[in-house]
Amino acid sequence: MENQASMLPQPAARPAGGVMRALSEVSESESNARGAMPPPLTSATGLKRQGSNCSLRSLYTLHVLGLRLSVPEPAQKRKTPADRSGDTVRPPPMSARPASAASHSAPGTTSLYRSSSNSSSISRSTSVTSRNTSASSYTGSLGSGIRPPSSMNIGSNTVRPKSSYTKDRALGRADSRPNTSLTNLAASHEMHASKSKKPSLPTLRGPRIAVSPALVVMPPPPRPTNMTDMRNTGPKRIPSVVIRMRDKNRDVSLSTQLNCIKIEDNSLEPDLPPQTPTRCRRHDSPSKIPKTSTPVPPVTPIPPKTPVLRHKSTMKRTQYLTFDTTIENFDPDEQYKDFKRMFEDYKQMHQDSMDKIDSARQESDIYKESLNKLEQENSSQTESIIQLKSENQTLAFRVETAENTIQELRKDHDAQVEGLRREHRANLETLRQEQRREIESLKMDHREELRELKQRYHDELEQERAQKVEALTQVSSQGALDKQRHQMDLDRKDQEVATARLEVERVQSALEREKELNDDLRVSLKTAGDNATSMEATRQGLQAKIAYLESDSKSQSEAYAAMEKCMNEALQMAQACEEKLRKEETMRRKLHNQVQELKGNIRVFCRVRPTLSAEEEIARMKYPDLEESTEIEVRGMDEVSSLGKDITKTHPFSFDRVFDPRQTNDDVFREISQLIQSALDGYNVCIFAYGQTGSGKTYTMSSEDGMIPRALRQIYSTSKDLEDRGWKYKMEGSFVEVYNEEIRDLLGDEEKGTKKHEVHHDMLNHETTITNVTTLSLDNQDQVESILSQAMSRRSVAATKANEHSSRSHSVFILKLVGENSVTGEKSKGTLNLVDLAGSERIRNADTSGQRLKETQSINKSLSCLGDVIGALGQQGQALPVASDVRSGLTSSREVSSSTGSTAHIPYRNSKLTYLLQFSLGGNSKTLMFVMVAPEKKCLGETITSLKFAEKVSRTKVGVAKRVK
Ligand SMILES: Nc1ncnc2c1ncn2[C@@H]1O[C@H](COP(=O)(O)OP(=O)(O)OP(=O)(O)O)[C@@H](O)[C@H]1O
Repeated sequence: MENQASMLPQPAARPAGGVMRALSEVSESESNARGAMPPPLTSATGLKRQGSNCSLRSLYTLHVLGLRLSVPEPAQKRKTPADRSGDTVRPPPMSARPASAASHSAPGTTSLYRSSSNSSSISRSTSVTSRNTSASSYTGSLGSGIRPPSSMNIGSNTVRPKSSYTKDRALGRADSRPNTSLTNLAASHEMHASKSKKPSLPTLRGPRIAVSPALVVMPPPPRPTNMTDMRNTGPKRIPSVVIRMRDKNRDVSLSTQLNCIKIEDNSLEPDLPPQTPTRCRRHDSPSKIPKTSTPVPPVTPIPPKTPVLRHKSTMKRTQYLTFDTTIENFDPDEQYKDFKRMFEDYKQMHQDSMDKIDSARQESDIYKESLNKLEQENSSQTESIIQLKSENQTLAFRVETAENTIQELRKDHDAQVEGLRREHRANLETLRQEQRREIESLKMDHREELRELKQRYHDELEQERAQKVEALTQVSSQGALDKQRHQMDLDRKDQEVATARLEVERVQSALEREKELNDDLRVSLKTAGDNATSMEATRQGLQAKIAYLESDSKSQSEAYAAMEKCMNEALQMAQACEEKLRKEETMRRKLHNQVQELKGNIRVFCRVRPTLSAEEEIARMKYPDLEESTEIEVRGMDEVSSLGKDITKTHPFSFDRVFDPRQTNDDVFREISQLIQSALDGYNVCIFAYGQTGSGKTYTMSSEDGMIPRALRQIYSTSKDLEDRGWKYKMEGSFVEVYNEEIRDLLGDEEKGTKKHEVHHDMLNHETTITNVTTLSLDNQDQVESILSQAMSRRSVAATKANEHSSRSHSVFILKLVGENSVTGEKSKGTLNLVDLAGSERIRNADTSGQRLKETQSINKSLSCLGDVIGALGQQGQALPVASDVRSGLTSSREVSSSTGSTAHIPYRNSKLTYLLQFSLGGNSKTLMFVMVAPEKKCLGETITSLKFAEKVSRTKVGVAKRVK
């Protein structure tokens, strides 16, 4: 009692904070709301006002209340879940044991001792609470010393986990056990309002409940009812009850605020196992004792969950006593009843526990039963395994035996196969031998049959051949007869054709004559018409004259005679002029011939072609005679004397004309055009190009604008012009090449190319003919172009076919011109020879053999012969006393030659080329030689040789009058 008395002042000393006031209000409100509570509580406020009339029991109760009020905040005293879980098995402190023992020794004692701080001794009124120190302290903190087990004690939670959770339960037991304040706030409020006699709770506007934003009331951890529960209820499974005050800033009544309190059980929900009928039942009827409501599954029983709602009991304690409660109003009987009820509860709880133990035993029995079953199964399985092992061993033995058997069988089989193979080979060999013998015999038979067949077919063939021969003889004799008859028919037809042709020709000539006659008649008619007109005019004039003469006949007849005389004189004059013109034409031709002779019958032109490649080194050449272009100086190969002096020679050459590289084919042709004219005048003209390969011979002679095309075109056009002066020309052209001393026709058919061509000379008429050579007449311009293109194509074809033998052959274009003047009766017969000689450098090319050697020899021979012929002609000319005659310009060389009867030998026959050109290289012929020069330095040796040869030819000229410088 001293202790209790010493503790009494504590609540008084405490400041009356907001929490206290709120709690008192809550208590007041709850007491007002509690309908089942006895009247003294309803007048608690009145008692508080009286203050002085306090009984000892009331004082005790106040002490208990003071103890509650002095207890610190539950949150501060609350242990961690781990601690609480540990508390369930941890023995209470030693200091608490005596108290606990005391409480046991004196059950039903109403005194409770509780220290405000961590006191060393705690007094408990029930045996259940004595088992859990922390739970009892928590109970004490809430002032539940009156009903610790039912409200806050773990034991109570464990035994009756949901006894105060649901409102139904609380309301259902309201008569024997008051409802808790928190859970039944709303109900009590309603009940309070329903009692019209009771004053209504005034609305609290001033102080609000000074609870932190969330007033958390942590209940003690649930106590496990058995070992399974203890295992399953770890620290994590401790539920927390959170009471939150909503809308704390508003001035509302306390009841309204309490309505807003939410109870959350956050910790339980996530960990709840899947909903089972057990849990549902327990939640739905929390008042039931777990022993009856918790079904145990046969194998894995689910431990019962600890009920959660304990705060109701806790809050219930707060509604009895407050600071304002007076001792007089405190009812010990009520408290006694409460304790009695508590005892009943605990009894019930004990019963429940016993039930649970029974159920646990039942579970254990079930487990044992299942264990026995499992052990039985295990033993049966072991037996079956042993049996299987023995079977396995038996099978392994059998397999081994079977393998041995297979091995033996395989050996037997191999031996059998080997024997069969040997037998098969022997059989095969026998069969082969038999087959060979059969084949041999068959072959023999076959040969015999073949021989017989051959013989038979041979006989038959002979018979048939004899028959055929006989038939053929008959047919051929018949054919000969037919042929003879046909030939006769053919001859007769030929005669008829010839007769018809003659007739046609006769008719044609008659037609032409008729045409001519017709033309003459037309001319006569026209003339007659003209004459008639003129006669008419004359007649009129004569009539006028008659009239005039009639007037003055004498003077008129004199004038007429004078006019007639004048007319006759004019006619005579015209005839004299025509005669003179013809004589002049003859004179011009003579003079032209004389001029050509004065220029020389053999002339040499030198032409230097331009360089073809810029890389080539050029030989040094000079053209000193710029006015007449007749000289060229070629600087020879570089030479240095033994003294180191430059002794390089310069070779001067003089020709009839020198063409430098800038001059074109047109310039060249202008110089030779008069020579071409000589051919029309009846002279033999020969123009040939001489020089090494690549020096420009073909370009000068046979290219598209070379000398041959130009000469042909000029001859054709000049012949046409001369037609006005009575000349009519017949022109025939042929194109041949001399290769290896053989003549080939370049205009003929390819088949004819194999024909032999021989050169024949008509010494009387100075005519040369080539046998079997193709000759094309140039009657019109088209034919001129045709012969040119044909000649060019054949030349190129020949060049391709003969493997470039064009460079190793001499090509000769021969144009024969026969003219006749129908007025004067003059005749002319000239020949133009245009020759493209083979490359001259091959003359010294000794390292050749076979075909090439033959080519080289033939080229060498022909060019050498040409030089010999020209030389002989020169000697012949020098030996003749023609200089004075030439100077007088009256005698031609032919005349001189023939007049002197020179018999000097000219070796024309030594080569095919000179023989072909015999009448073009002497007599009245005019010869022009082009010496072609390549400007490259590498060709310098050949160039100087060619120029020396050409100069020698040039010196053979007859009667050449050199210009005196
Ligand atoms: N005056 C020139 N102007 C331009 N090019 C020229 C001239 N002369 C020759 N050529 C060119 O030089 C090359 C050799 O000329 P060309 O074939 O006429 O020589 P070639 O002496 O006839 O040779 P080959 O003896 O082998 O027939 C040709 O490509 C030709 O076009």
